[in-house]
Amino acid sequence: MILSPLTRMSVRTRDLNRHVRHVGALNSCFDDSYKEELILKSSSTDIFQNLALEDWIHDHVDLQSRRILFLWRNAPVVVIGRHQNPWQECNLDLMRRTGIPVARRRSGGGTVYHDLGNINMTFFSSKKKYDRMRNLGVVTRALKELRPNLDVCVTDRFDIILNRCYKVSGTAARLGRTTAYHHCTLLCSSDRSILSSVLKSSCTGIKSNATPSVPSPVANLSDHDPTLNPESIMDAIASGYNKEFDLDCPVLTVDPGSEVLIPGIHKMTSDLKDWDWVYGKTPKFSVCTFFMVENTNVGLEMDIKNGVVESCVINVPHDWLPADFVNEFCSSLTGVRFCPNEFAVAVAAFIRTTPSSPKRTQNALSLYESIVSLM
Ligand SMILES: Nc1ncnc2c1ncn2[C@@H]1O[C@H](COP(=O)(O)OC(=O)CCCC[C@@H]2CCSS2)[C@@H](O)[C@H]1O
Repeated sequence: MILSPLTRMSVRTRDLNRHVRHVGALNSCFDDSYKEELILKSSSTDIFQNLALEDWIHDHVDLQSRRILFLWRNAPVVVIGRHQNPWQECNLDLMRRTGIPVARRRSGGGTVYHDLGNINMTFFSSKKKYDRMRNLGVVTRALKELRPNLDVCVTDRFDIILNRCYKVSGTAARLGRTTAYHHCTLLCSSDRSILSSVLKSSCTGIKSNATPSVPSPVANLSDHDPTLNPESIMDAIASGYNKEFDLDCPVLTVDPGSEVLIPGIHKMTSDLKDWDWVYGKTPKFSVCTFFMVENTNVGLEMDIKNGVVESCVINVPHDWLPADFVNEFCSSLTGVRFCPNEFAVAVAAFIRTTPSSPKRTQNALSLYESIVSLM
């Protein structure tokens, strides 16, 4: 198509105006007066900041007559659902050793692993317009546009599967009174061996009513085509979103660490990092297990409420540790958070204050080490 100089100029002016409008939008996109649809991409790979921005948009932005798509990725992290038990869902011991944190999101559902090879998408809308199938259709069509031979489809539990059996996307949602968000993952090039090793619990004998995850065989989209990468997939999803909802939004980069742009975000971020949220929100559970300590059979029964030991019973042969000593040991653990650091402090205090022989002290320490390996 050949454009006249006048038309070329007006196209340029239009683009410039659009650009200015969108730079303005970035500064004011969360103002009450700004009512347009948005596609946002996070500049942060911090799970807590990104989850906080989701919550902030959900709580503060009027979504009655506008949609927002938020695209984000995270450094390695395990993300559990609102009503889950981290001790039951992941290998916390391995995660501590490798520096992989656990985060609890506000939506329900199961546990997933994120790293930079995994894309997350959050589709915000009014509750009336909330439509997971439509959103996932945007994702599968965008992928097929990129690679027409890709065999991806959506299951009745809103997973996206590759080649009819490998999960590449999991979905969860948060429904408010009038607004909602649907968010999902997309595995492009994640580390699958880390994914499977961190999603194996190191704690045996947990009894709880917490939501269990539904494990599936997983794949990366890059298994189909190694040239597929998260950046090009995010671009394709943004275009597909514009097409589906008849929009013309550019992708705006947003910094969820900016208190100026997003007042109150720092507090929301630190609330999500708080032990009382990540671990303390775990539905009440018990640990009922047997293990060997230095050729001695040990039985352990603990009730844990809000992440804190509510009761503790340990059964060991009396010639290995006398009953009153074990009872004292159990009392010292009651009221303590079910985590290695707090157990260490409690057991150190117990040993300091309880008269005992070196052998008993040694056995109490071995007991402590075995219990901590369950956490
Ligand atoms: N990143 C990722 N993507 C897809 N599937 C995964 C992933 N990590 C693990 N899994 C597999 O899903 C099951 C759990 O499936 P399940 O169906 O139990 O849970 C989910 O899918 C939850 C999805 C949450 C999406 C949110 C979006 C933004 S923050 S997290 C797990 O045991 C693995 O087999």
